[in-house]
Amino acid sequence: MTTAEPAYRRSAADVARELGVDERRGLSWDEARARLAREGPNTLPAARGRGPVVRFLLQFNSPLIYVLLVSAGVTALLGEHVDAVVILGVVVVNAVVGFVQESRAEKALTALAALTETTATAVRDGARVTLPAAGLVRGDLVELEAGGKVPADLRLLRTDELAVDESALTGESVPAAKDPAALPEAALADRAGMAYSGTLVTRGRGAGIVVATGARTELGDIHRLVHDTGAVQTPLTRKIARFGALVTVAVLALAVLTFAVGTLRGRGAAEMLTAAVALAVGAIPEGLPAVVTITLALGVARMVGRGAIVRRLPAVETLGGTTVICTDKTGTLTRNQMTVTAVTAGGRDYTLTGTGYAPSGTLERDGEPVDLDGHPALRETLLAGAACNDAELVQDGDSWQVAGDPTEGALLTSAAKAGLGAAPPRVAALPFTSERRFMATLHEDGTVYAKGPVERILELCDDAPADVTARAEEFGRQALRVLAFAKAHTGAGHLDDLPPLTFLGLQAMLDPPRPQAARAVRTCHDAGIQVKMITGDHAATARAIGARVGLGDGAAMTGAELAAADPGRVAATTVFARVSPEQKLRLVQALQDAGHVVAMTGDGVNDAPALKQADIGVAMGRTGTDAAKESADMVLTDDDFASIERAVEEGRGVFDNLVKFIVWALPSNIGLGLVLVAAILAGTALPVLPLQVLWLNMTAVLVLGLPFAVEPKDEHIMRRPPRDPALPLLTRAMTLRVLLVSAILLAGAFGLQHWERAHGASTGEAQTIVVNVFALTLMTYLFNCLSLDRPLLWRGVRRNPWVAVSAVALAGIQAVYTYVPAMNDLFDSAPLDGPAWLRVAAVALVSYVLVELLKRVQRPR
Ligand SMILES: Nc1ncnc2c1ncn2[C@@H]1O[C@H](COP(=O)(O)OP(=O)(O)OP(=O)(O)O)[C@@H](O)[C@H]1O
Repeated sequence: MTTAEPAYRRSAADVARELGVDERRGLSWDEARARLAREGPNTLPAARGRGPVVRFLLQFNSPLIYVLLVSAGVTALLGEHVDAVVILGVVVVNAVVGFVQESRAEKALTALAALTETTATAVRDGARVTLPAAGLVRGDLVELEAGGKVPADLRLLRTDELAVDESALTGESVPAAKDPAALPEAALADRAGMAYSGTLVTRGRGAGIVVATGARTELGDIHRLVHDTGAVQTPLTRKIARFGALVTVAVLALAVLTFAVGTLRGRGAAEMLTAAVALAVGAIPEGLPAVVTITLALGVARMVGRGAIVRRLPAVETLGGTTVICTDKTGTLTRNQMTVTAVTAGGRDYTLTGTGYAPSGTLERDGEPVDLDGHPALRETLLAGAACNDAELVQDGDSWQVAGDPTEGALLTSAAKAGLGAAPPRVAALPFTSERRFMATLHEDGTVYAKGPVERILELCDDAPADVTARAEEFGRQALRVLAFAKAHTGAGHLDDLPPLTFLGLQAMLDPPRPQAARAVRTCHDAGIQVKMITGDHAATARAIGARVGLGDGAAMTGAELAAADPGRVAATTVFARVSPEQKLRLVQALQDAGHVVAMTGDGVNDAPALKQADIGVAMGRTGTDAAKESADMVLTDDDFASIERAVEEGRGVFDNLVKFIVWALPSNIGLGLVLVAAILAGTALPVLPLQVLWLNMTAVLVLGLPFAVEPKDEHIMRRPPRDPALPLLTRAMTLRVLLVSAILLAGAFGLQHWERAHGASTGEAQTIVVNVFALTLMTYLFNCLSLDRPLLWRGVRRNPWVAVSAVALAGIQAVYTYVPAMNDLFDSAPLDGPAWLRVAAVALVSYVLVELLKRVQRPR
């Protein structure tokens, strides 16, 4: 803007004039396009990403690399120049691999951010359009609605009970009421006439002119101040990084100790330095942090393909531990495709044929078509449904869709099936909200139509037929959603005081369960996860739908009862009806108090607190408001309950695979450390040299570790109870297994090298045997690790053939290592004879059998 005066100090009319925009028609498309080209898109500059060079250099910023660099230096000092060069080569390869993998993970996450981008409603050339918020330009006329995100900085023109949550900007958690005094002509003293980009509309409506976009918004200012802290960190990765750092320090201390003890015992300083380097290189689990981050990020990428966008990486970990899923009914368990099938009016029952929103079908009574002329109460009931309505039916070829609320769409269809024309033009309306719980409209002829849940409409009526409630209950038991209708006359010209209403009738509509819902509920039950349905609908309807999707037919608890109920009863109930968003929050807390890990779905503005409170807040991608999505950990792209179940499954899979990898990888580190320490304490020659350890890390660990990246989920992953989040990453059972294999490696490698030496083997041969004991044992142990709790040899290989490929590849690589003369020169390896191989293979097989036996003992009965 050319003037220094902030927009709110000038009248909205002035702002509009200056930005060349018509307050009613908005900008023209041509002008908007020209401005977009000139000013750029309404987006914040991408999180100031580090350049590739910096990111590559950062790969060297890890304890392992320090150790390797020091090792290279030491080796060079000892005159082993070839070794030093090889170590440096390894460092570079390691950095390249890390760089590539990190880039992949980050790319997957950036793609996610794009998926959750917001849209805005603008007026251009006099027509309302929905467009990506990025396409807004200064001067655009933008409309705001409860639940939406303010897409740019706006000078407000009109407001209607508008309140905005500005906590994203100001930290102030109480929503700010917006009131430009309804005077677009007036300049304002404060910011009440502005709505700022990135804040959330919590109530009401409004319209305003865009005065700043992208980086020039207030949010853009803040954005510049906040440093981006390289996103991909979760409690789990932090825990692992801490664990890694601890191990590194411990290993380094051990290395120093080894060196000291060895030299004190009179062994050469050079040899002991070599031992210390081998120990440091071998015993530090260097790959771990990277594997964890990448596994999580790839898991997230996979979930997108299955209908769930995870907004926060830690959610992947929590998902696997979910013990209760609280889900909405409408749209999540059901299709949210409403069809009115029954109408009750004037004490008579009618049925409607036809499905979907197409206005083809007939109105019948006792199987006979009905003419509206003889049924005035029916006519009024259907007319009320069409008049008290904000939805629109749109025909797209043969198919009919609703623009707006499906419940209201169904009412338009039922009126159209009866051949009803339009209601008199509307002059005022009270929209349906979860607080008001009914909707009313006032029309030009003074008629007031109202609709809402039966008990709420009855509250507003003078009198009503005695059997209405019973009738509604009956519809409910048939899984139908029931709406009641009423009317009145007023001369007031507004709806500020609603006159007493006259009851008209009921319309009952069917919303069939989603095809996958029952299966997904069953899967959750098998997986030890409770499923609870939380709905605003009537208890009878809720129970009937609940029974259809497999939630049992126990009593439903209403939101009102919820407050007084003790936590035990709450935990035992599966269907909650007539629940308000505030009560949802209390439900989450009650379940958490009972020790549950709670996933909760929501779509409205008022659901945001419950979504935040839940361990996993799940927002609806299609019908959800921006407010709900912002508060959620996960967004469903298809609003389908089955996607939640699949996400939980995926979360469990990711976690499982991490545990598998860690359980598989740790013994080689511990084993190598133990073998070296044992050799020094026993005063024997070094069983492995640093370069040989590096070889193991670069080949065996890498080649055999790869299949974990494509390891499928266990088939029975959803047939076991949820993981207790309080448990450590490695349970006692897993730790025991890691220690067993470490001990086998120690005994096998150390024992065998002793035996070989005693039987005349050279140092080189003995060392080659040690390397091969590690390589082959890691190979058989890989087969053990295909399942954490059951024997899975052939089936495991069939599920993940890469395991076999890796095993064969490793055998080839070890043959090269052992027999190719150049390798013998480089690594001091030596060819082995048949019997030596048999001894090595024996260790690997014994290890396999012992681990399977341990698995069996550990398996819960
Ligand atoms: N547009 C509307 N106008 C008037 N009454 C409505 C409207 N939509 C729903 N109702 C009534 O309010 C009740 C609760 O509806 P609400 O929208 O709160 O449930 P819901 O949120 O769709 O259900 P769920 O929580 O399962 O998604 C319904 O049973 C119906 O009687």
